[in-house]
Amino acid sequence: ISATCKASSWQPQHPVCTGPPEVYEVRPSNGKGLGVFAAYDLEIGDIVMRETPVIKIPRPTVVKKDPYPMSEVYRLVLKEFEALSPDAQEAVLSLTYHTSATESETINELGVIFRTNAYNTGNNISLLPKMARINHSCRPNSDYYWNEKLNTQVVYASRKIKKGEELSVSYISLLLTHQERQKDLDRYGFTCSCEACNQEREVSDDRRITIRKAFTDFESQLSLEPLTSETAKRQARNNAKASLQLAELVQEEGLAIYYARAFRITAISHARVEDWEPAAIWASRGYELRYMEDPESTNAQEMHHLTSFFIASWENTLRNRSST
Ligand SMILES: C[S@@+](CC[C@H](N)C(=O)[O-])C[C@H]1O[C@@H](n2cnc3c(N)ncnc32)[C@H](O)[C@@H]1O
Repeated sequence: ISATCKASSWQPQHPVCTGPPEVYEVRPSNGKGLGVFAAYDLEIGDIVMRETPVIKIPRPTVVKKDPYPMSEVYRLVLKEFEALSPDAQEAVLSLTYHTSATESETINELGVIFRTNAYNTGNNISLLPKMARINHSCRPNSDYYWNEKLNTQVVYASRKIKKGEELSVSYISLLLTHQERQKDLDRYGFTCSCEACNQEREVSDDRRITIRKAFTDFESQLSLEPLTSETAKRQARNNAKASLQLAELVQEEGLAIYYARAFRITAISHARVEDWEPAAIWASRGYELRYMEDPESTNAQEMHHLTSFFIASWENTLRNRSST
């Protein structure tokens, strides 16, 4: 306890330990309402916040013609809201919301608060009032995952973040052009002016389209079954080269949340041509990221398995080489 309290607000007159300080602070962000800012320099993988939902409802089943049955969502949200303490209700009602021009003035405030701020969490949709203050960027420096066992959303730094820098996540899929992203963001009621939307828009669009296509194209080319024909081997060698370009491209575009996915492709593409050294190095880089994201995820476990396998194959090759 004393170690924790030394680092926090230990007050000898009032011996109440408030726990370690938060690594972020909430304050106004230019043109975006409130935002969340780093209170310290953060390294990749550092946890920014862990939060348990105050309201959690089952994700609505997709019904033909009414893909998002909002009336049912509102009903469930209201039921949960009524069961909250007055403080928790106040925290929910203080959140920002956006209504579209076509929505009537009688719009249910709680419903639109939920729509503007909620996140998918496994099979549910949840309201997390602390996380709800994080603004969007199309080149975010943070990401998050849902821990079902702990009923907790975990937000972590996906890039290095300097003290004072605003923390950002993405509200939408990022492998879209500027125009496509803006269409998806319209329901939040803002025009995105993040660095990806403001600078080198065409270059960024081209990169994102190429990355999206590469992710799809590689999907069917990641089997580790032995290659039998010369054509298949030639194709695999070309793929290994192309996978290096993919890894470079996601990094050039600064899409940290896709690095691990690209590194996995690069690793497997090299393993397919038995080029074990790069296969092991890329797999290990992917594993490191997946582990930082969520050490217990199936992605992390798969990357652990691949990394061990590729390192063992690399060692084997070196052993065979030295014995001949
Ligand atoms: C989930 S809330 C984020 C926190 C919010 N800024 C607040 O004050 O509570 C989403 C809303 O924040 C604003 N917002 C988020 N990202 C933004 C951005 N990149 N540019 C401008 N406004 C943004 C929009 O009003 C959006 O509807």
